[in-house]
Amino acid sequence: MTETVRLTRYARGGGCACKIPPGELEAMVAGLGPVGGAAADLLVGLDHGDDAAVVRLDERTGLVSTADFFTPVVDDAYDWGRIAAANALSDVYAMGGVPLVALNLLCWPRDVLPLELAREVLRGGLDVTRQAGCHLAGGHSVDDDGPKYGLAVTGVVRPEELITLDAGRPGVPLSLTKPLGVGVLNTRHKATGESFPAAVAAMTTLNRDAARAAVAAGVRCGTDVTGFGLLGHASKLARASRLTVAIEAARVPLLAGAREAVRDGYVSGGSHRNLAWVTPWTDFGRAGEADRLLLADAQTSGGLLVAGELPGAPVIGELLPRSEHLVIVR
Ligand SMILES: Nc1ncnc2c1ncn2[C@@H]1O[C@H](COP(=O)(O)OP(=O)(O)OP(=O)(O)O)[C@@H](O)[C@H]1O
Ligand SMILES: [Mg+2]
Repeated sequence: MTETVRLTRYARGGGCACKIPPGELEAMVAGLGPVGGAAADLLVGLDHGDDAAVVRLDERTGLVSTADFFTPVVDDAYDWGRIAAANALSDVYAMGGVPLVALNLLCWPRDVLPLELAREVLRGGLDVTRQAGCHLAGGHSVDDDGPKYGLAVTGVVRPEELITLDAGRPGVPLSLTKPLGVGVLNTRHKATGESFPAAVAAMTTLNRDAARAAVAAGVRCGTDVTGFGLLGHASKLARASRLTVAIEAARVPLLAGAREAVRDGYVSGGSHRNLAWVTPWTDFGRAGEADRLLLADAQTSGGLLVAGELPGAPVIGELLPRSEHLVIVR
C-alpha cells in the first residue's frame, strides 16, 4: 500500500514554498521578541531574521537553536525525511555552527496515511541526522490534516566564528554552494510524477562541509538559500549589512531541467510571491521573466550564500556599498 501513496498530493505548498511569505512573516513577528534573559547573552535574536537564535553560554561557546518543518516536497517518504532533516540542520550550519541534538517534529493524518509511512519519513530524518554526527533524541507528534515533518535542532558555535546576515563588507565576493532550481523541479514532480534524482541529491546533501569551508575561510556573513529564494535571502543579507548585493545571473548554477521547468510553467505560488516581494528594491537589468523566476525560486534545503570565496563554490556576485537598489541583477 505504501508504494502507491503520492505524498505530494497531501501538500498544499511544497517544502519551503509552504512558508508564510517573507513580508507577511516580518509584519507578523515585528516587535514580538526576544523575551527575557540577559540581553547581552543573546548574540543573535529576531532583529534581522537570521537562520537561528544564538545565546552565549560562556566566552568560547554559543548555543544555536532553530526549528523547521514543512509539507512533503517529494512523493518518496524516506527521501522527504532526509530532505526535511538536511534542511533543518542547515540553519545551524548557516550560522557557522555544529548541530548537537535534534528532536523530530511530526504532523500526521493518521486516519488517511499509514503510520508505516510516517516511520519511513522518520527513518530518513534519522539517517541524515546521524550523518551529521548529531543526536536524534526525541520529538513531538500531532494528528493533523496534512503531513508535515522537520526538526528542532540545537547546536554550538564559537562566538568569533558566527556567520550572520549583518556582517557583510563592501567589495567581498558572494559564493553559492548549491545550484538553484529545486523549487521548479519539485513543482514539476508534484504535477507529473517525474523524478529528478539530481534535485533529491542536492536537497539531501548536508551543508556541513560548506559550513566548515566557510569557517575555515574566515567567512562572517552568510545564510542558507531556502523558501524566499536567492533574491529573497540576498535581500535580507543586503538590508541587514546596509549594503547592495550584485548578482551575476549568468554565474548562478542551475540544476539540469530547471530552465525547462520554468518554461513549462512549473513555478510555485511561493516563488511568484518571492519575486513580487523583492521587485520594489531590485534592479533586474536585462534579466527576463524566466531568469527572474529562477533567481526567486523557493528552494528547499538549498545551499549556503556566503560573503567570501570557498573551494568548489562559484562566485555569483559581490557586495557593494549601498546604492539606490538593495539588489542588482547583472
Ligand atoms: N512564528 C515565529 N515567531 C518568531 N520568529 C519567527 C517565527 N517564524 C519565523 N521566525 C523568525 O523569522 C526569521 C526567518 O524565518 P525563516 O523560517 O524564514 O528562516 P530560517 O529559520 O532561516 O528557515 P529556513 O532556512 O529553513 O527557510 C528567523 O529569524 C525566524 O526565527
Ligand atoms: Mg535559513
